[in-house]
Amino acid sequence: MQPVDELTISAVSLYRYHISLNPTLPVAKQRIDHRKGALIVVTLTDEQQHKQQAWVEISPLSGIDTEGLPIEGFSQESLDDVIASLSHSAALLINKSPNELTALAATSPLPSVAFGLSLLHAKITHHLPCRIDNPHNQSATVPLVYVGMSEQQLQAKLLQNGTINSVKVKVAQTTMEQEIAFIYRVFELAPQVSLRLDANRGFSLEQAIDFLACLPKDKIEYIEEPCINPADNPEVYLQLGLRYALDESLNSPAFDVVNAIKQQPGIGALIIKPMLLGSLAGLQRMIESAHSNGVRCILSSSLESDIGINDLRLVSQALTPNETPGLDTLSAFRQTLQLTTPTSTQLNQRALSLIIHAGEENKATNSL
Ligand SMILES: O=C(O)CCC(=O)c1ccccc1C(=O)O
Repeated sequence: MQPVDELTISAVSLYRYHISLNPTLPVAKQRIDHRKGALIVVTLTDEQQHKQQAWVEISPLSGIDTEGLPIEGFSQESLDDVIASLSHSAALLINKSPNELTALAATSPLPSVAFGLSLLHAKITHHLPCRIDNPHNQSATVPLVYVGMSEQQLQAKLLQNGTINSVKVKVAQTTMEQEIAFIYRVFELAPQVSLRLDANRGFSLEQAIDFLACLPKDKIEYIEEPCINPADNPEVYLQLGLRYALDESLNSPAFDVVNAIKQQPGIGALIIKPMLLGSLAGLQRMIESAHSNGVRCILSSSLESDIGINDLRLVSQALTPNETPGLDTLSAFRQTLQLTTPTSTQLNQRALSLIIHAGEENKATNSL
């Protein structure tokens, strides 16, 4: 592929998708049974008039849960906000250099758009790896498990082929007895694993301490957002010596990595959901600050479709090459947006509806 300064954006298409989920997926304490999102596809033309396409998913995590209530605590923007913003940008991008994507990403007030456009630029300019070549941690998976799964589902998750070093367990959802028994069943099936517990701010301080005291300390990597009141989290660390991770806390516009780490003893990791946080450049700065203060960063899904999840694996390889990302949310999706054969990758037009097209008519092209 030619250097980026020889490429021009000659067409932009914007699509939306709506995919059913089965089983439902947890979004903190809520559940969703479908996922909606957008896909932006650009056609690039070089000086010899060769054409290629590149695409990214842009899917804010907002909308309606299974009870008909709005999803709280994740993206502030709606899918309609994203579509309005991208529809406006599409026309502006025609005949421009792909570098214009970075400029738009840097000025967008919508974190999902900022992330998506910066990612599209990184894919076009080959700033993302094309394949995973750090298999020890990047091709390993972290299965997501919780009370309520059948024994068969649990075994399918834990006994799959491939490397499982860690398991993410949703806790603070049912009774302590059930959850402790479930975790010991996980250890029976997969004795080698360590735990990434996720309480989604579900425990009082006393409950968090009672719960964690029932588990082997050396098998716990961290517990995400243990306490209803996040100001209690350091006490968990001070009393038990167990580190906690921040997830929901990163969504607050006032969140500052260095301040948080200085003021709250015991932060072991940040759970980074790029779709909620903004541009790759901003994520890279956040990760560098955390690492220089001894805090791990784990990339995690915001329940994207196959396109978003595949890209997050590459972003994880680029930004956190020594960590296994938390991406085990795709198996519930009843459709994929990409159709991949050994020789090509195409969009699944049956799962997509075109919203707008700007620029030249689409002709057959190769995808990046
Ligand atoms: O991090 C993972 O492994 C899976 C992602 C996940 O749990 C999640 C995904 C989207 C929104 C909320 C959550 C959550 O932490 O509950």
